[in-house]
Amino acid sequence: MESLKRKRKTPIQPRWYNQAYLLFLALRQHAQDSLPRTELIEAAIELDKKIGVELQLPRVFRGKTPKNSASATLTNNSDRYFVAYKPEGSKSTHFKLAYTPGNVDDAVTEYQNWFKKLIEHDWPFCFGVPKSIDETHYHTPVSHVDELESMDKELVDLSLIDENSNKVKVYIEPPTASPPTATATPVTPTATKQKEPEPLITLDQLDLTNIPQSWHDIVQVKPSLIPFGGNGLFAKRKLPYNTPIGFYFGVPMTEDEFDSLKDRVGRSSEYSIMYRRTVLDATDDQGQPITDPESPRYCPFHFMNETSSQKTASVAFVEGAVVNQIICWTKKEIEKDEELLVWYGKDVHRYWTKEEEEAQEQQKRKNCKKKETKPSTKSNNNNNNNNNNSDMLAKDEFVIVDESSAYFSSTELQIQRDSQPLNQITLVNYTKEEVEKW
Ligand SMILES: C[S@@+](CC[C@H](N)C(=O)[O-])C[C@H]1O[C@@H](n2cnc3c(N)ncnc32)[C@H](O)[C@@H]1O
Repeated sequence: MESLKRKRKTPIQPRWYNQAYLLFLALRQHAQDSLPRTELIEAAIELDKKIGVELQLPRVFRGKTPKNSASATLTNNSDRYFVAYKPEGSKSTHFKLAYTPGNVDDAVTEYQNWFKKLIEHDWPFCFGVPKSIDETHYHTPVSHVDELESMDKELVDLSLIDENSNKVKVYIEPPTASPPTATATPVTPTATKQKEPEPLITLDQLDLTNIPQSWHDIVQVKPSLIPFGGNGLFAKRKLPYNTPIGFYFGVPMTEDEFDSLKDRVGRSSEYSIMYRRTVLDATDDQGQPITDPESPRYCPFHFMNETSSQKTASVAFVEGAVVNQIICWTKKEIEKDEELLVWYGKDVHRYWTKEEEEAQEQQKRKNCKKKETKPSTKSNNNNNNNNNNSDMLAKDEFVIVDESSAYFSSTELQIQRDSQPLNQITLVNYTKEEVEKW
């Protein structure tokens, strides 16, 4: 009885009822979707009072200085909901929404712009092959260079692109054995560790004849090699390690909107991904994946299946510095025709592992019937092998926390780049160490 009473006293706070979201709602309700700081704060506090009374919830802006906490939430902007700016002639900072929720056209336009920039600006550096390997000890990754294929791939690092100078920073650590050519000057271990100096390779030093011009040149969707895995994504050519190969497209929605409009509609939860607290919805009105390659919403990366552990993934979902941008980034060199596999994150409902277990069980039962004469130890061994696999997929590692975790989350992979300017893809220069941690 006692505990029941206590439970009643504490109303359940909906997930969306938080400071950032109230500021978001206040801004959204405003005709221009833009307000000066003080007006926005006041509007959010008013909204909080109204909702608090209607739903009988404790206020989110509480304490002695609710305005200060609202202001701090705005400045912090950890969900990337807002863009601060000063309109011409105004002295006060205004805020507008970083995106319009549910706006398909805007989302498609952004996605196409990102891809255009990725292809035109980044891919020449990522897929270009150095014209000569003798002039310098600096090379693009071994994966790019046939002549170097015998070298130890682990020794090579690529630190991607210097946006300002339009040059790619690449270096190779000294081989443990003798250097590959007499003219080569290996970087000393100390210099390599400090990554100084990092000579730059310019575009004119790269052979650019075989740079992919669209995602069609690098990946294709076809039946997965994973049993019961539906379709999967495969490399059409060798993909270098540490390379941004595309983006996971989705129409941004607030969690609240997704919950009310799309969650449990078709397969929307299976294809949607999180950018901070925004859901990127990757399905049509019926919650089905977009399978027509001609559709502007088609995204081949929606068809990447999951590997059995984070370690074995060949691709990582990486949070871009641009709002709602999830970058698909290679974690290893991927061979032509290899299936690209990603790790969806921790809080995912992996219903398919159950299906797979059941199918395996059925198969085992069938096998047992067929092989009744075989000694039982043999079939036990088989069981163990199978279980090892499904254990990795199904048990402790994956906890279904609540319904909200039905879509997969990039938060595991979040690498904050708040100090970087917005609106560039190439600003995210991940190091080899960072990539390996994903
Ligand atoms: C983002 S989709 C991937 C593309 C999907 N295979 C398709 O054919 O459209 C996620 C869904 O793929 C399937 N899937 C992903 N990884 C899997 C795996 N390792 N084994 C079985 N099914 C998998 C599950 O049905 C999951 O809900």
